[in-house]
Amino acid sequence: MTGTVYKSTGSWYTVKTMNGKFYECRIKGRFRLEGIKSTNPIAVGDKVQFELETKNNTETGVIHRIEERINYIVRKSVNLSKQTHIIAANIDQVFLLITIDNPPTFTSFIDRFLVTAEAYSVKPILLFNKIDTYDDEKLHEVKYLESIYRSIGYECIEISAATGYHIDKVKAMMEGKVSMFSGHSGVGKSTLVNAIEPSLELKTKEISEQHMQGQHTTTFAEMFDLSFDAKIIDTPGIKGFGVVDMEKEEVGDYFPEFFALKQDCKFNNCLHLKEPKCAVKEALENDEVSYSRYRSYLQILEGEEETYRTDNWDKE
Ligand SMILES: Nc1nc2c(ncn2[C@@H]2O[C@H](COP(=O)(O)OP(=O)(O)OP(=O)(O)O)[C@@H](O)[C@H]2O)c(=O)[nH]1
Ligand SMILES: [Zn+2]
Repeated sequence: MTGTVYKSTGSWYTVKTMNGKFYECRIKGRFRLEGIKSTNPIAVGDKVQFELETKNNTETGVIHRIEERINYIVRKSVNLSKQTHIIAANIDQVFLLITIDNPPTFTSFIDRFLVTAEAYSVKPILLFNKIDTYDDEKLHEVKYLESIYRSIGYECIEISAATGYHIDKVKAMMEGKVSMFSGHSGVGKSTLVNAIEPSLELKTKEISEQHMQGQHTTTFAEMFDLSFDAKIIDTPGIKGFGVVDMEKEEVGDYFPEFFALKQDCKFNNCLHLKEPKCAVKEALENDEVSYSRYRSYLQILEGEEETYRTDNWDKE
């Protein structure tokens, strides 16, 4: 049998098959030792093969194979062992909720998020929420940010989770896909999910309460089917999108507009800092690259991410 992992709690995995049945599955002892170095060999979103087994009149599954992942996101455990924990796999897209105030979302945060999404190969979409609350000045700021991110190729949608404005657009983008929602605490993630699918509110509350009570020591995620052929992965306790370790040389590759220019830099290992004949710096001087994007790039390069790392930026 084949199915998708919807939930994992320690050693048991809830797997949903194509015909909509859920099975509680575990992994064969030996299987655990193989493959990826992480605290969990299988994560929510994984496609698995399993065999049924009947013990004491209950039917459970034994997983013997994981399909290759299109992508996966991880978090490093905070303890000294620094082991990797796979939060979720096979994610089609992640919506980043952005608010201009209450709370403010800074471009440095947006850009770090986008770099991480690029590094994970997960498509990011920017949602400017709480549009109903902005005056002309704030709306102008939204338009300005949209112009920056649209010019790079990122999709931007103005929404109001509270009034329902453009929720239809978000739903249309979710059809047939596995989505995640991300953003600072208070940007309106729960409100949005509730606007998309009211029946889901209770379920997500329940699991975040369980999480708060500390019944689960590791971060855990859960997948939900929506009523309109869409799936979401909820990750209570994780507000951001994890952290990827990367080499200095790699960072620029995850800024798509820099990556596109890189071939025109004199040096093929150009870090776009003080090198002569750097196409990125030239574009910056000609206003073809946004200054805020370049500033974020420098911050990431300089390792200022230390202050944002795991605890601050993906867990609040
Ligand atoms: N006016 C207005 N208020 C909103 C909107 N979206 C969310 N809010 C309000 O903003 C507050 C925070 O929203 P939540 O949905 O709890 O935010 P969250 O991102 O889930 O926050 P955490 O659970 O802390 O991560 C609530 O009081 C919501 O009612 C919006 O579009 N317009
Ligand atoms: Zn360069």
